[in-house]
Amino acid sequence: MGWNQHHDAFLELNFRSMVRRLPGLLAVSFRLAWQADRTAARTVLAAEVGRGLAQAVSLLAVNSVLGRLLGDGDIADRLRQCVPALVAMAAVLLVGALLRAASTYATGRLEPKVERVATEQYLERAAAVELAAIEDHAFHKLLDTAQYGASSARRMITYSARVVNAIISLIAAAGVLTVLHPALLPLLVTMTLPSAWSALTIARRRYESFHTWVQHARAGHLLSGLLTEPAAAPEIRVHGVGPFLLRHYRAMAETAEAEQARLARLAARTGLAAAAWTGVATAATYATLGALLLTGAMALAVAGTAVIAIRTGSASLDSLVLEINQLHEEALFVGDLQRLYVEAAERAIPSGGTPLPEDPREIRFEHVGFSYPGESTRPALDDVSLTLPLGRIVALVGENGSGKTTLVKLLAGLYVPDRGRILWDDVDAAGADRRQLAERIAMVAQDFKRWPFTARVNVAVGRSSAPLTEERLAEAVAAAGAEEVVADLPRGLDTLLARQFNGGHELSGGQWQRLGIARAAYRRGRILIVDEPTAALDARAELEVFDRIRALAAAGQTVVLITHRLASVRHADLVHVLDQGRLVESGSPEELLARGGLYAELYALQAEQFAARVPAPKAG
Ligand SMILES: Nc1ncnc2c1ncn2[C@@H]1O[C@H](COP(=O)(O)OP(=O)(O)OP(=O)(O)O)[C@@H](O)[C@H]1O
Repeated sequence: MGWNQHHDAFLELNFRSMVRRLPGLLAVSFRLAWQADRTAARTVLAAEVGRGLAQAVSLLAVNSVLGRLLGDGDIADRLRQCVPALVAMAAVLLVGALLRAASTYATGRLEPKVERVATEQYLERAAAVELAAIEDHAFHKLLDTAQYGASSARRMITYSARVVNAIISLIAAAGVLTVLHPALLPLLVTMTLPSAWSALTIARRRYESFHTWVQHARAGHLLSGLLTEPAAAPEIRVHGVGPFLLRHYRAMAETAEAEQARLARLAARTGLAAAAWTGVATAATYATLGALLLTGAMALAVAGTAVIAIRTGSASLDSLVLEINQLHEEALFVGDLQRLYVEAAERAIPSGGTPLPEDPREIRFEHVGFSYPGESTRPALDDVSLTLPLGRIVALVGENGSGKTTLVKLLAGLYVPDRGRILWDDVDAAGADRRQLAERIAMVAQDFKRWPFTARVNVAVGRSSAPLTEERLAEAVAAAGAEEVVADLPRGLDTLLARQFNGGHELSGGQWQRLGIARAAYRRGRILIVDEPTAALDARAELEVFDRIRALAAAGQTVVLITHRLASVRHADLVHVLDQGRLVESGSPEELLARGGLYAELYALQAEQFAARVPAPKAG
């Protein structure tokens, strides 16, 4: 998964595998370009093919000019005979320049579009997968690596255009050389081999280093991020974590620097060896040309054209190897992106399904079991059977880790049970229309999102698909008792709730909690799930919030409430008590108190805290 997936591709980075993969890589680029802008894609392809052909024509024209110039006869006659070829050359140069301009413009238009299309697909698919996929570290790693794919897709367009151009000009040069003399083509290849070898060797080392060090680089990045992020700032200052993080950052950066230095040393050595090899090959090429001239096997004009064609050809071959190399490198990241597309489609929230009953009476959990992926000693929920009557207040109670939050996440369709069923009357939620299910739920999670937007958006994001109306907003704010919070904001609902931005403002935990409840009220879901709604509230605010939640239930909304404050549970119609993932008690608060079980025990513990006298300090 992730970075390591590149490993095999790296090992295969040799000339043969590069040539074998080339058509596939070009096809990928073309498909991306086609999706983004068909006209621009066509223009780039046509312009690059045209430029290559123009090069072939210009080489033939050079040959014709040299042939005429070095031939017999009066120099004025010979010059006159050159004119058509010279005119042809000028025309070809003009066409080449126009094609180049067209390609530059079309590529420039295409690149950002390709990146946007790829990024949009990435974000769209990432947002559409199940929560379990987002929480799966392997999928997350793929998300991490695939994020580079969009910019790589953008660069692939340029490299592909250059590759097409280099291939065509190489074919042109090779064709002309073969026509001139069959011995010239092997000479061209011999001259270009050293730089191809050096480019490949350096790229291989870079890959290897990249894959070995990528986790290291990411950790360094993470450390530098921690040093500047607001959430870590208080501890960095009070606990003096700064120097500790900085020390680790420096150690990581120094190791990376040493690796860069090693690569540079090796690259210099390889470059030198390649230059020496090229020198020998060049000398051999010109010696061969000289020998062909001396033996009369080749005319002087042909040798002149050959020199030009060899220079053009070797430049094309050089750039071809380099560009294919770059293309290959970018394609690895685009490959990650494509893998993400496939995996995200497999793990996407299913669309469609059985419609839920319009007005169900109850939701039943039947022998529901659920375990989070990874190692754990016991399931988060184990054989839970319970009923949630709709239109009532149902409280979920239990000690930390007993499975309350997991249960409501299953209810909201965020996870699917491993065992058992969740029935909305008689419809199994597993096969139900998930979009419809989500429509009916409003949720204030324990760790609800504090969006770095204005207060208005923070409330209205509860139903972003509905048109934002002041009336609905005011109702939601009032339902959550958040009027004072809003009134205290410097620009009211238009205050930006993100301290890191100019004009941004920060709320206290309790104030945020009220906005969170306002968001859920704004959603107007039929089932309101509130997970620890009063954890950050003072005693007076807590009473008020529970009053408001009761009022929502009185208006017909179902409330599923998770709280540790058992005094607040006394207004619930039904209480389910969980312990270590199992349902241990159910009933009204009075029944549970009378039963003397876990609920009564927890209740007594809390009541005792208020009844107990504070011991007097010891004298002396
Ligand atoms: N995303 C997760 N991945 C893995 N394990 C999890 C995850 N969320 C919860 N768990 C585990 O599942 C068990 C039940 O957790 P859950 O959050 O449902 O308990 P809870 O009753 O809501 O606890 P609390 O009162 O502390 O909020 C715990 O053992 C917890 O460690």
